[in-house]
Amino acid sequence: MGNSVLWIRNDFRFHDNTALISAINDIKDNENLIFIYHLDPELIKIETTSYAYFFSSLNSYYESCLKKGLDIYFLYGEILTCFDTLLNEFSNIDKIYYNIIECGYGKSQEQKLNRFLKRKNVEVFSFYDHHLHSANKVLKEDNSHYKVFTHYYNKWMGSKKPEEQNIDYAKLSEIILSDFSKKDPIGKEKFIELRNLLNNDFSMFIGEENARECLADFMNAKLCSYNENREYPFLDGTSHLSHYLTTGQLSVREVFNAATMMPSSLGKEIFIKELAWRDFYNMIYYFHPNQHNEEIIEKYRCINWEYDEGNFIKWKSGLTGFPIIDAAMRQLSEEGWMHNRLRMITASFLIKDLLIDWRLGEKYFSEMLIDYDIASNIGGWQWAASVGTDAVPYFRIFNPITQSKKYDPEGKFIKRYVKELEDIPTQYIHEPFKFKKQLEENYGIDIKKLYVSPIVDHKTQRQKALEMFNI
Ligand SMILES: Cc1cc2nc3c(=O)[nH]c(=O)nc-3n(C[C@H](O)[C@H](O)[C@H](O)COP(=O)(O)OP(=O)(O)OC[C@H]3O[C@@H](n4cnc5c(N)ncnc54)[C@H](O)[C@@H]3O)c2cc1C
Repeated sequence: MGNSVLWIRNDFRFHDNTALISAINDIKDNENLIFIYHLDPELIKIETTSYAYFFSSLNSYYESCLKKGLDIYFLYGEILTCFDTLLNEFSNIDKIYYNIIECGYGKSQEQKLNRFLKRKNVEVFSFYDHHLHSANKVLKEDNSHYKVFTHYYNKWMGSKKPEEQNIDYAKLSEIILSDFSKKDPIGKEKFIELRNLLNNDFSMFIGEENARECLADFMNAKLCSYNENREYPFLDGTSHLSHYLTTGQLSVREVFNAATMMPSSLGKEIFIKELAWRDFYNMIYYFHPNQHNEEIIEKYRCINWEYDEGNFIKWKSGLTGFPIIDAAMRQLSEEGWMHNRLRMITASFLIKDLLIDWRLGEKYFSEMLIDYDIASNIGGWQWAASVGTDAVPYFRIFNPITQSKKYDPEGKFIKRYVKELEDIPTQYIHEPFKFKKQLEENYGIDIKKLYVSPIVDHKTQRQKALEMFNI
């Protein structure tokens, strides 16, 4: 009689979890399934918002397991040492199930582990689960990968999507092995230690139930107007599903199916296209594994970036003197989330106004975003820097004032996060320093006492950026 292991990764859910459901279906009478989670010291950064959210999602999953009478066996340390210990602790393990991470560190750990398990005669069952289409699935006729999103999207739309699968809870509770009382407690101790260090409260945005509620709310109340509202940060027009998707608290197939079942609308069409962007960036990262430190477009690999530490700190703290940038950066530090339009504007500002290397911005977002996903984040940053794939139009420099007027015309979003500008009349909200005389004479407001002056002049910096990129 053998035991099987389910290696939990970024897939903190029961419903439509491909590896879990396959393990349950395969298991024979008298066999057990052991849930394990590997706490990797390389990845633990509890002080960052992104990891704190990820860890809280793990903790929430652990608690929902306990409610179902299931326990998780935690491993802590270098991956092969951990799995070696696991195989010694439970001598009859002969199968392991997990969902694949296609890129980056997750992929390299997986490859290392697979070689080790082969030597130990443990059979590996791994599954594509995290995306609607895995990186190798949507390719050109000659099997090369797409570089332009529109062409990728057309093929993606025409490709059959995988089915959503239900879990057999009755069978799960029969086969799960939960008595770890006599086993090495080091992993569990580490898990509890980390849990005690958590000081963020994400309880409203965590767990399969909240995720499903958020999905239903979006489908019923926002999908049909998504095309109109999604660009405006002052409206609550987008799904807020990204953090559930990156941590696997919600299956992307469930999201896709929920959307396809809704009546036809432009909102539905555009929303589904956004899910294709998620797959697209995963595919791009897969084919460009050095993308985290190397520009896809070769001629931009030697740019002479400027670095002004003071300006970088002001950008991070929301103290640039550009109200829309400051509001967005404060939203990020307060909530760990930022609207997509604002991610584009703040990224462009860091790169093309402050002339700071996009990698520094990418790193900052990676620490701050609760929905941090390496492929989408690098994809977004390289797009904003015009150094990645699909840079259309070819070289874009956002004007923060024009963007502010267009996407937050009445300054509602700005006033929500930049409290010191609450009383500034709408017509001056986008660039209050330009109107300091009018503010003083007509309203008795001394803007210099209220708010910081702009740290750069956009027109001058725009010219410098063009020169820096040799355009
Ligand atoms: C500089 C920059 C950095 C970004 N970093 C991340 C990141 O780390 N993690 C992340 O999930 N998204 C990232 N994005 C993409 C996008 O901003 C977020 O997915 C979106 O804002 C999440 O909010 P939502 O769930 O309400 O999105 P919605 O508008 O409701 O979109 C639905 C889903 O589609 C996917 N999606 C939407 N837009 C994109 C996109 N441009 N690229 C990839 N997937 C997309 C997300 O999974 C999202 O949940 C980044 C974009 C930029 C410009």
